[in-house]
This record gives sequence, C-alpha cells and structure tokens, in this order.
Amino acid sequence: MFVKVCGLSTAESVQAAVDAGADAVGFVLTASPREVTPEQARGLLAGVPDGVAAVGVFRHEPAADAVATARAAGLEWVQLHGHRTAEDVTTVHDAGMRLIRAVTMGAAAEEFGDLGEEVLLIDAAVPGSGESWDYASVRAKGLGGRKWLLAGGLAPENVAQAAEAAAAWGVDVSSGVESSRGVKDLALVRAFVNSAKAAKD
Ligand SMILES: O=C(O)c1ccccc1NCC(=O)[C@H](O)[C@H](O)COP(=O)(O)O
Repeated sequence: MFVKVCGLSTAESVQAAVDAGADAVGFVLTASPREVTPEQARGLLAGVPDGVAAVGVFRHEPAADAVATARAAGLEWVQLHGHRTAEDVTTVHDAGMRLIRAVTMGAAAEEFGDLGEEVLLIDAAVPGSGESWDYASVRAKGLGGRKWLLAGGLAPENVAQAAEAAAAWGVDVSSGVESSRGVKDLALVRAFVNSAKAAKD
C-alpha cells in the first residue's frame, strides 16, 4: 500500500512520516491553513530521503505556474487539484516533473480517464477538509490496474477498512493526522502510516 502524508509544515512531522515508512510527503503550496512557501518547502525537503516522493500541492493554479513554484522549491512531483486537461499533464511532464492528478469523487466520468498522469488521486469535494465519503463507490469507476490514491476523511482508525472497501492502490491523509487544522500530531502520523501499511493490499 502506497502511503502519502500531506500538508506537512515542520521538520518534525516530515521526520515522523518518513521514519514511519511513508512513500510520499506533501507540501501545500496554495492557499490553505497548511500553506508553506517554496523556501519553507525547500528547507523541509532536506529531511526527505531519496526514494520518498516530495510533492508540491496546488489547487487552481495554471499547470505552468505550479511547475515553476514546485521547481523553485526543489520538488520533483506536483499534485494538481481542480479541472485539468491532457495539456496540463504534458506541461508537467515536459518540465521533467511527475504528476498526481486529483479529482473529486463527484466529478464527471471523463475526469477519471487516464490523461497520462502517473498517479490519480480520488478526493472528497473539498480537498484537505477531512470529509469522508462512500469509499466503496469508487469501485464503479473501474480503476483496476491504475495507480491511484484514496483521500478524504481518512484517519488511523478507518484507513484499513476504507482502503479495502475501495480496493485502493494507495492512500493519502492530512486532516486525520492533525490535532487542529494545519497542526500535525506526530503520534497520529505514525499510527496512520502503520495502519495503512498493515492494510490488505
Ligand atoms: O490541505 C489543503 O488545505 C489543501 C488545499 C488545497 C488543495 C489541496 C489540499 N490538500 C490536499 C490533501 O491534503 C490531500 O490530497 C487530501 O485532500 C487530504 O484530505 P483530508 O485527509 O480529508 O484532509
């Protein structure tokens, strides 16, 4: 099970995620209580070893702007929320970067198609809100064989059940490992990664 921990803003939370075995860490580079500057993200990147994906997260920014900001932060991956096109995917790849494309569960059917991104992320209506949804319903999207992350309202206590219900390739969390909005709880970060890694693939 691929595990991403998102919305990290301190060296301690990065270390907790990495030490627990997270495969990816996310830095929010768009308006959010979790927002970090590119300079802060670059500093946090120092705690991310090779083999762990460091992801810059964006919402409505044009793909070219997201790429420029992520590059300024030294990140290799971008995660783009909002409606995206095959041209956006090309923009990211032509810049030599890697892409997680995020769609909300309620999006139109064509949004779930393969636009060439490396990883798809299926989220709640509002990213980073901690809202849960009917995870099993994603099975109807026919994502078998794709690399995709389940997100929205996951937490240490529900991640294993949710991932199994959805037949997820991986999981992503932010709110469910926080003590208050934007403040990561290190014990919850560890518990989440452990629970997700123990979940049935
Ligand atoms: O975290 C944010 O505030 C945020 C703002 C704008 C775009 C994306 C954002 N976060 C993305 C994520 O953290 C994850 O992809 C996911 O939505 C986490 O959801 P949750 O665990 O329910 O907080």
